Amino acid sequence: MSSVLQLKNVHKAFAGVPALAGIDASLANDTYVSLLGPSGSGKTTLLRVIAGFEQPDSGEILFSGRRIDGVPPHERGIGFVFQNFALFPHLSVAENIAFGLTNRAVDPVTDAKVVAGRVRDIIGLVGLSGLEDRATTQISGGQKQRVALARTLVTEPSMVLLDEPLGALDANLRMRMRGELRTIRERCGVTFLHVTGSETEALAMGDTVLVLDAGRIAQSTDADTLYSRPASADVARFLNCYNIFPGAVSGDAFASPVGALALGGVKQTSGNPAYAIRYDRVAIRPTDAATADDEVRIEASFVASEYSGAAINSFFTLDDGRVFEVETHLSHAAPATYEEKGRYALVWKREDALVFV
Ligand SMILES: Nc1ncnc2c1ncn2[C@@H]1O[C@H](COP(=O)(O)OP(=O)(O)OP(=O)(O)O)[C@@H](O)[C@H]1O
Repeated sequence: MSSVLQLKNVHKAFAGVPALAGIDASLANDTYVSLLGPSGSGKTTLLRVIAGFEQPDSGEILFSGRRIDGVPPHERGIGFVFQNFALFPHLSVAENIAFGLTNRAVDPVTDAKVVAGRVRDIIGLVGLSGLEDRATTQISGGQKQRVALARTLVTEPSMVLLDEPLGALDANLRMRMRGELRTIRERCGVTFLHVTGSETEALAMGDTVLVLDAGRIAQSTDADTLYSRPASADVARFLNCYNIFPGAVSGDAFASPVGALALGGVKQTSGNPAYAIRYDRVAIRPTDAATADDEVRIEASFVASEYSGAAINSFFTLDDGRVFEVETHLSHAAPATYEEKGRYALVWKREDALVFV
């Protein structure tokens, strides 16, 4: 697949402190890309550098094969959707959308009939038909989000940057808008680069997920691979679905603060040794239950459980005080009840662990 955007060794520092520390990335055409990273990892800075609101200190940015480092933002053909939507309160839905087209820096459209036709098409695309004449102060958060997107899409950008686009919406609406955004993107065939601090949002939405950590791309892959094979303990920690132990490989086991954990899973070189087991790969058993040869077993005390729809998350404390989390999908079994402070065996298959060396 050809790439729409390439970043080569892009650096950007503020007052000598690096925000982007050598970004290399290639974004495919016609795809949904999530950009995930902890607070302060450089997500907004990267978006602003791509849009042209900030100049990189060094490195190259190529858009459809053309260097755009010195090109002003409005001439880049890149749309930007802001978290707070930035709509004009004194204009109607249709007028807000038309504004983008009639005031476009390159090739503005002045023929009222053409503008009306394009606005009608884009209103249909984002699902706002019937609301054309409403003031933007009289529509819901989800509808505002759609107006903001429509105002960008009407200018026919070759790529759209979205900075935490669902951040201002409540939890229910955020879930619904995930599907809507993906559908709208598929209909218009333009690459979306969507910044989010939520691992569930990034995994649910991105055909590709870029993980940013301290100004560098820590991993760039599809959601399935990221979830099952994070490239480092830091990425695994950030995904919020792995129990992680520090330590080091010693013989045929990983020496951790809770004892020797037998090896057998995937070994990955990352420069920062750790042992990781996913929350949903762990079984909770009575302490006197048998353990098979291919299993790893530790003991812990039960603290509490938390229901989250289709799953239940149970929290344990290990003997060194560390918290260990187990996720049990309720389609697998009826929810069990555990005794507070009771001792349980936590068991997983050796091959399910990830060992970073
Ligand atoms: N204009 C600026 N002046 C000085 N420092 C800045 C500026 N913009 C960003 N930074 C710094 O650069 C780093 C990256 O910031 P950035 O806003 O890109 O992170 P982020 O991943 O988007 O964070 P968040 O998720 O909290 O919005 C941070 O340490 C931040 O303090």
